[in-house]
Amino acid sequence: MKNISILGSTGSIGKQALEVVREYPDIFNIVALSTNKNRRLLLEQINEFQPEIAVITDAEDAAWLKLHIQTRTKVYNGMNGLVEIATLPSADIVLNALVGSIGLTPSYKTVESGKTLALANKESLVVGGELIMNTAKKHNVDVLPVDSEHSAIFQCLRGENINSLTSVILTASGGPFRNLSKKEIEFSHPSKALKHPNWSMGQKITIDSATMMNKGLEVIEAKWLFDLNAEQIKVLVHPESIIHSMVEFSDTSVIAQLGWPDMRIPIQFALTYPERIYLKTDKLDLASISQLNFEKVDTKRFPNLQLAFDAMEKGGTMPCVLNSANEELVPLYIEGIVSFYQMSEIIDKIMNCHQSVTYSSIQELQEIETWVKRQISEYI
Ligand SMILES: NC(=O)C1=CN([C@@H]2O[C@H](COP(=O)(O)OP(=O)(O)OC[C@H]3O[C@@H](n4cnc5c(N)ncnc54)[C@H](OP(=O)(O)O)[C@@H]3O)[C@@H](O)[C@H]2O)C=CC1
Ligand SMILES: CC(=O)[C@@H](O)[C@H](O)COP(=O)(O)O
Ligand SMILES: [Mn+2]
Repeated sequence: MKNISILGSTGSIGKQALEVVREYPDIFNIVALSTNKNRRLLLEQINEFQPEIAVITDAEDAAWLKLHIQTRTKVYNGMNGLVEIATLPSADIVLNALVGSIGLTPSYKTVESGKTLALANKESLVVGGELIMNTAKKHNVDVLPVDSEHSAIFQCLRGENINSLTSVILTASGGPFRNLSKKEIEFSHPSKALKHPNWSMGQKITIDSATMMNKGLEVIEAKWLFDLNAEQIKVLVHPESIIHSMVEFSDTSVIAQLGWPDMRIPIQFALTYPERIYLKTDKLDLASISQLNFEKVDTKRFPNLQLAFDAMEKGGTMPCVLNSANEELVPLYIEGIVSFYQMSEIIDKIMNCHQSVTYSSIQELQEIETWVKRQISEYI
C-alpha cells in the first residue's frame, strides 16, 4: 500500500489523481488533501478518502470544514498547512498539483523531509530548480515528473546511458492560436485562449499553452529534471499531442513516448513508479489517428517561448522574474486588462530591468516576486 498526499486535490491534476486512486483501493491510500477555496469539494473528498489531514487556505474555511467533516481528519490552513502535508510522516509520496509558485515551498519541504516528490507543479522548478534538485540529491530522493512531456522523457531515458543523450525534443500542441496571424491572435478574445485543442486543464496552464509560455516553463523544467544545457533542449510543434516528447542519442536514434492526451497516464506512472498498472481506458489507436504532423516553432508569433530560453540562459534569479511576471499577467489577460502581446512586452521589460544573481534561499526568491508585482502594478 502506498500512502499518498495530494497538494491541490481539487484542481484538474488533483481530481484526475483521485480518479486513479479510486480505481485501486488496494494499492493507494490517501493521507492528505488540500484546496485553495473549494471547501465543498474538499469536504466530499475528505468524506470519501478519510485522509489524516486536510488543508484549506483561509482560516474561516478551515473552521467551516471542522464543523462539517464526519471523519477524524485534522484540518489546517495556509502555508503552514501545506508544509504539514509536505512533511507528513506517514506519506510515501507527495503529489504537488498546486498551480503557481505557491508550490515552491511545499516542493522544497517534501524533498528536504526525504519524501518522493511527484511533481506536476512545474513553476516550483522554474523558480527554484537548483535549490529543489540539490536538496533532493542531498537527501537521495526522487523527483518524479508528472508533466506529460517530462514523464515521456523520463520513460524514454529508462535504462539508457545518459552520456549518449544528445537532446530532448519537447513536443508542443501549438495551442488554440497555432494557425492564426499575429494580428488575429492579438484581437482574439481570451475565451478562445481558454479552449485548448487537446487537453482539459486548469485556467492558468491553458493560457500558458496559448502563449507557449507553458513550453517555455517546460524547457526550464527539463533543464533541472534531466540536468541539460540550452543546446540540448529542442521544441517541436506536434498538433495532435500524441507523441508526448522524444529523446535523441549520439547514434541519431530517437525514442518517443506516445499515448492519448490523458493526464491519468503520467499521473499513474509517477504514483506507481517503477511499476506500471493497468489503466482502464481505450488503447492508443494509431490507425484511427492516421497521421501525425510536425512543424517548426514560430517565436515571432509566440515570443514567450524565446523569453523563457533567454531567462534560462541568464540563469540565477531570471527564471523567477519570468515566472512571476507571467503569473501576475495571466489573470489580467483573462480579465481583458492586458492584451496577448502586452504580456510578452511587459515580461521582456521587467526581465531587462533585473540583474540576475545567484540565490540560496526561498526568501530571496520571494523578495524578487514582490519586486516583480510592484513593477507590474506600475505598468498597468
Ligand atoms: N492540468 C493539467 O492537465 C496539467 C497541469 N500541469 C501543471 O500542474 C499544476 C496544476 O495544474 P492544474 O491542475 O491544471 O491547476 P488547477 O488550477 O486546476 O488546480 C490547482 C490546485 O491548486 C489549488 N491552489 C491554487 N492556488 C492556490 C493557493 N494560492 N494556495 C493553495 N492552493 C492553491 C487549487 O485550489 P482551488 O480548487 O480552490 O482553486 C487547486 O486545488 C500546474 O503547475 C500546471 O502547470 C502540468 C501538466 C498538465
Ligand atoms: C498535458 C500537459 O502536459 C500540458 O503541459 C500540455 O502539454 C499543454 O499543451 P501545450 O503543448 O499546448 O503546451
Ligand atoms: Mn506539459
